[in-house]
Amino acid sequence: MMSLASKAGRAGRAWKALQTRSLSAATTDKVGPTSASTSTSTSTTTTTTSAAGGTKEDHGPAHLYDVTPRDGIQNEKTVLSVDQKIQLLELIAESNPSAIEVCSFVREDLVPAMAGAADLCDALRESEWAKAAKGRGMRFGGLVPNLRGYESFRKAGMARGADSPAVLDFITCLVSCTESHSKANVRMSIKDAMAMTQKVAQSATSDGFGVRGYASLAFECPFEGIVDMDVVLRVVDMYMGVDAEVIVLADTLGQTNPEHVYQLVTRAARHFPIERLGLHMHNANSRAAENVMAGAELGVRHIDSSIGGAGGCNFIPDAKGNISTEAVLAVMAHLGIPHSMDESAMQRANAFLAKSLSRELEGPTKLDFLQAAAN
Ligand SMILES: CC(C)(COP(=O)([O-])OP(=O)([O-])OC[C@H]1O[C@@H](n2cnc3c(N)ncnc32)[C@H](O)[C@@H]1OP(=O)([O-])[O-])[C@@H](O)C(=O)NCCC(=O)NCCSC(=O)C[C@@](C)(O)CC(=O)[O-]
Repeated sequence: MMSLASKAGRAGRAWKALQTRSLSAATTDKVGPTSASTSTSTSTTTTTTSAAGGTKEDHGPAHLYDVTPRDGIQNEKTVLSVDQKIQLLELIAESNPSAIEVCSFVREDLVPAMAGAADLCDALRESEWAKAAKGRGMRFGGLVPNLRGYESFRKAGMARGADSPAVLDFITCLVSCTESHSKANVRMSIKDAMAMTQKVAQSATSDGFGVRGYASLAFECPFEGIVDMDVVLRVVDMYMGVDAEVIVLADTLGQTNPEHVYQLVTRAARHFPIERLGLHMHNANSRAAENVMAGAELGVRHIDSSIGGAGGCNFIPDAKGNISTEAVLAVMAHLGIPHSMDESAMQRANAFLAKSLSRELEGPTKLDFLQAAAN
């Protein structure tokens, strides 16, 4: 059994790798709207005066996690070909998020848009742009709900010798925080899903992959209403026990509000370092940007989004899209939080996806609540 000290060491190393990536992104990549803020730094602390006004502790740059190729398109009627997915991935990589969720290893009959994950990973392995992106520190992940999915992930993503390093870097795991959604989504009770996730995460860690853990339905459930925070915190604790590098609180339904975000993040941060907490917001009630702002003001820096706000869980009735990357960047600009994104490349990805799906997506966003806050 792994000792607590070695567990802490492993988690610390994973966190350090993420920090190194973000620091190099902030200094060498195209850095976002730093002009919106002025910083003073000492060896131990940094304070920032943001466009929002006031001085706050600096929790560092944002780590934007692009979920477009997975959550963004998993529930679309139009199924993209492997070739279209590779083109989309290339454009997203040009936009320079910290990491991209490339695909999922789930039942193709249940989520047909995610079929062909192995072929997609093979194509990614051969792509020069992907090698270059990984050389810059970008990381690729895939969603894995069970051990069968993990076997497929491993085969598709692992290193195949010195000339063919691992194409996938980490798994994303999910545990729903309500029984009804857990059964609808992964056909397991919460208890069984937690036990399965522990096994999957332990296998991934011992094979050298990172683990990003999701507490899905962490706020409100379409079947059960407001979610019990104690259940969410038990899921957070489970992820801590398996050395997850980031634990993400997900508003899968997209109906939460900043007060709830404030309360849950504050409680979760007593269990797990806030620098390693993430938010995954859907936008059914048009408050996702406010919710991200509430989390970012507390210090959350791992933020999921999709290009143009595409997306939605297949097992939520009438699911609505993710917060758009465009809206996240507007919030980051408002708060003076630097990021690595190239906005013109993001617009190219948006145009490509809209054309591929034959529908309009959100563009660069003027957020009314930010306008109001600025006045
Ligand atoms: C979880 C399972 C796989 C359980 O599926 P199951 O049917 O309960 O699995 P099973 O162990 O009973 O096996 C039944 C059959 O499925 C096969 N099987 C078993 N596992 C797999 C696998 N991984 N990939 C491919 N095939 C699989 C297995 O081999 C067997 O095949 P047979 O022997 O009958 O031919 C299934 O319910 C499933 O695929 N669900 C879809 C989950 C999903 O993709 N949900 C949407 C994404 S989650 C989300 O959007 C939320 C998130 C993360 O974005 C954050 C948020 O907003 O909250």
